[in-house]
Amino acid sequence: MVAPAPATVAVVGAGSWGTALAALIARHGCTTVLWGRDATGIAAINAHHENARYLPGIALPDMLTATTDLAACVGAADLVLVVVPSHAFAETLRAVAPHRPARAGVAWATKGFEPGSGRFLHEVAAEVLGEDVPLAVVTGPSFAKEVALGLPTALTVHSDDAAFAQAVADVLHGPAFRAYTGDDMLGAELGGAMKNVLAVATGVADGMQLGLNARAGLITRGLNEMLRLNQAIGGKAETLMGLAGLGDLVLTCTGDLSRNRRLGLALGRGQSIADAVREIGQVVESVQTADEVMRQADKHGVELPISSAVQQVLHAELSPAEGLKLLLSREQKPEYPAGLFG
Ligand SMILES: NC(=O)C1=CN([C@@H]2O[C@H](COP(=O)(O)OP(=O)(O)OC[C@H]3O[C@@H](n4cnc5c(N)ncnc54)[C@H](O)[C@@H]3O)[C@@H](O)[C@H]2O)C=CC1
Ligand SMILES: O=C(CO)COP(=O)(O)O
Repeated sequence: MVAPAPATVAVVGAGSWGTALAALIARHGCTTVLWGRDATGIAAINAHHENARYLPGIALPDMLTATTDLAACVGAADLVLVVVPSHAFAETLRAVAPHRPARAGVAWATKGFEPGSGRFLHEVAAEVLGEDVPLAVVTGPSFAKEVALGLPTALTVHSDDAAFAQAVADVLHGPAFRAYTGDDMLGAELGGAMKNVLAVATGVADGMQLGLNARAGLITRGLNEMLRLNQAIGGKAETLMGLAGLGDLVLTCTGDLSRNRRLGLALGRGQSIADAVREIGQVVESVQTADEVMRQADKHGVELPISSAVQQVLHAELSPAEGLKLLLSREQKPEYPAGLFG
């Protein structure tokens, strides 16, 4: 039997996560082209098979090529995977749209909402690309560095189109990488966005040396916040109990590779937000996502005390110590509101 020809995949966004995913897909035998806007960085990837700015010291597969030519990259693709920060998501999709072949569905591994409007990214994608284009969200506990190093990882691909979710999962799945599928883009996107905000909270607590009990309490009550908002927006609870929610929450709240956790650690130690973000030097989605999570919460009338405290700390309206005091002084209540698991 003749094996099916590997798909040609365009990975749009050459930061740490785009580069790691492109390397993974290329190692699986797909023709993979990585697009980035920085000509010097792209030329260096082609010359040295390394992304020295974002994944220093990690060898990229020889088969992986990089380009600054978006039209050529997207125009040859069977599948487009967008991996830019949320603030660049809409403009990037608008640039991709005219070059996308009719056969190519669009997936993204961006985590967050459209800044300013709070729209879910699948809503943005449907508006920019049209309702008929297959769309999918790639999310779950996955630090770029570990994926680039080939360490075992599991994530999940959610789409309204089961065949497209499977096609995306197929290019990601491999010997050290498990790609699951699901049909809940709302829940999957909410989990990936909220965990970044909650990672700031546990980072702050750890930065203030509040102990392991505090960290576990924040993770668990943070999961509760995710579940409550998810229920209000119509996502599935099981999505949040899986890789897109609990899995990514645990990783990001406990792993020092997380930039959102590192922001919290720095704030908890008394550093300013501007200094911390500058030192991290990569995208820290929570800075914008906290506002958008609270916009969703207000819209749906859901109280999210931890996310709200993070938002206020990120706007320097509360110090970390004041944020903690606020959380600890809240009234007693049942752990689960009636009907949460319906
Ligand atoms: N790094 C990680 O471990 C993971 C990251 N993600 C998500 O992936 C998304 C991208 O993050 P990273 O690659 O980690 O960020 P990064 O900070 O490593 O790289 C960002 C990349 O986006 C590019 N970029 C920024 N603004 C742009 C614009 N307007 N147009 C085109 N390109 C632009 C930058 O040049 C850079 O190449 C984020 O939403 C992040 O939450 C998700 C899972 C894991
Ligand atoms: O999303 C991630 C891991 O799943 C990466 O987290 P950070 O953006 O906090 O580094």
